[in-house]
Amino acid sequence: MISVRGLRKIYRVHKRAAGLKAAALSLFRRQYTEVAAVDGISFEIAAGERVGFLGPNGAGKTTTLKVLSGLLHPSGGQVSVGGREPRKREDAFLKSIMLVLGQKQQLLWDLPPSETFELNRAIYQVPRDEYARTLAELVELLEIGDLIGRPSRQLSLGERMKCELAAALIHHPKVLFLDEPTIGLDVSMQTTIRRFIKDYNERYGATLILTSHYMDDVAALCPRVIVIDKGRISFDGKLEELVRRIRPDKRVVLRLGGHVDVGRLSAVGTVVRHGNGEAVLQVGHEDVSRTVAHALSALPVKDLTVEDAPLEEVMRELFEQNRAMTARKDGGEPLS
Ligand SMILES: Nc1ncnc2c1ncn2[C@@H]1O[C@H](COP(=O)(O)OP(=O)(O)OP(=O)(O)O)[C@@H](O)[C@H]1O
Repeated sequence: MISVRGLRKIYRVHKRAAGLKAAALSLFRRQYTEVAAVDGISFEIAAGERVGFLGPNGAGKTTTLKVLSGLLHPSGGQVSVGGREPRKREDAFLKSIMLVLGQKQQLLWDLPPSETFELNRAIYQVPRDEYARTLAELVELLEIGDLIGRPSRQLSLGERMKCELAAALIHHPKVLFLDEPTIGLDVSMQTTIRRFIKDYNERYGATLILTSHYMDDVAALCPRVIVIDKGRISFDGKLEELVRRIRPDKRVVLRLGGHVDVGRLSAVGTVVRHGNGEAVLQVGHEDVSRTVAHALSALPVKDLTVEDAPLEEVMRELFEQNRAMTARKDGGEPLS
């Protein structure tokens, strides 16, 4: 469905030294530097997959999504989405994709979302009966019946995001690029949006690429992740494989039936945190059963779970490793 080979995107940035004289000079002799936002990346995504596109700020995620949706021309490499070249922006291509940018809105500010839906119906030439069916379904799934007649500016951030998604899906795109779809939303609205996105993918087999700084989004939605750092791919594979490679240790989470001092906990495993009747121990994955048995016999355990390290920690560690590798300039192999 999506094929990217050796994609590069170079931005040409006007360089201007500080100061009035430099500003005046730059009017006559403009100097440019080049920023390689995406520096030769390749990947394939099959129809119906849900893929998380992860990386620190400035890694090149949004640039890649903009190239894939035809908003930016690549500087090099081949890109195909549904068998078409995005940069040609053919009608059939535009009707098959949608880019949702969490930080920008397509809803018309002073008009109700229903007007934007109608506009999108006309733009995408969706037949009226199909439009009515799709809209009724989206209104029900997203629970936005009471909202779509009110001016967008009166809606809360979360309510607007739900309407943004509805507007994006009026034409039933086969490929959905979601750039930070839950940014700024409270936890319960994030969950609602995630559930909806997953439902949409399962119901229609739509292909989905998502970027998010919220690791809960990624854990809930993306079995596969592509990690990009400084314009290059440093991992492409199963999320669980990434976690296993970077942080093979496990967390044993204990709910305790009485006060236990840190000395007793340390005798069982490395204490990550404790207090309020809970303790979290870090142990090597081969030591889990021994630690669990030890905890059950030595401590007043009411409940116990074994978990992976939090994804936030895994990602932080991966980016730190990449940074150290770049600093050493030892040409180390990427993880994928
Ligand atoms: N229009 C532009 N002109 C010049 N440089 C740009 C432009 N857009 C992005 N960049 C640069 O390209 C690099 C990649 O930016 P991009 O927005 O793709 O990153 P990102 O991974 O989406 O980051 P974030 O997580 O912060 O949104 C950054 O160094 C950024 O400063």
